[in-house]
Amino acid sequence: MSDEWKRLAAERAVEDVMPGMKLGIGTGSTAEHFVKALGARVRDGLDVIGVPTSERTRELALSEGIQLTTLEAEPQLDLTVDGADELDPSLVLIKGGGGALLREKIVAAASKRMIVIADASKVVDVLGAFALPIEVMPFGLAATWNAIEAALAENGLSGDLVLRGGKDHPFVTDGGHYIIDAALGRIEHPACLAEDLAAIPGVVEHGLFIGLADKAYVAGADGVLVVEATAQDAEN
Ligand SMILES: O=C(CO)[C@H](O)[C@H](O)COP(=O)(O)O
Repeated sequence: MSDEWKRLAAERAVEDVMPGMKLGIGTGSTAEHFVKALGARVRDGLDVIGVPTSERTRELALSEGIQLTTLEAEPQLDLTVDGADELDPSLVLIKGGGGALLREKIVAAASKRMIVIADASKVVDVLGAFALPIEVMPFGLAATWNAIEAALAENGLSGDLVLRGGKDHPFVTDGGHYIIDAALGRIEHPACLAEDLAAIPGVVEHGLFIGLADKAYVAGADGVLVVEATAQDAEN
């Protein structure tokens, strides 16, 4: 059912795509439904150009016949559509379960609007049940690890840190970095945590997306619900 809901949310977002738009195209199983639905519209004559947020998405988009570009050629995009691992009612997100959080955040920040597509299981009151992905430089990993633990303690948080893929075969992102997944349980103050993590030199990026999403299409048993970020959310 979850995959069907992902498809419904993705198909709803495709309706927001207008001719001539420059699109940021997300990564993950929900975003893949979006790419397929967008590909169908492109083959029907819709003229858009997209920037993929991962090599995986690039390959799928090309196979769907979607014209692609880069942020170098098109540094400002009209709309990014992407999935999320968790979203709260003010549209703060945890992303990076698929390992693409750095490119996803760069692309979302370069877009006038971001729409999140998700099945209802992703909506939570308080973020943190999903382990927070933190993208780090391989250089100095142990020092960065300690600094992350200190930042978590500073924020009253604790929990297991796990190097994705394990120490022998760490998962490597498209940017050549590692990911530490931090199982924190409840992140009551994501903005404070985001600031402290971003201040650690070996942290390349973290999976808290704050003030980036404008709207979410959340599909579940009641159909597709629309969640809008309020002006106040956007300021926080
Ligand atoms: O952040 C992401 C990839 O880095 C994905 O958007 C997130 O993991 C959701 O994935 P899915 O749509 O497969 O549930």
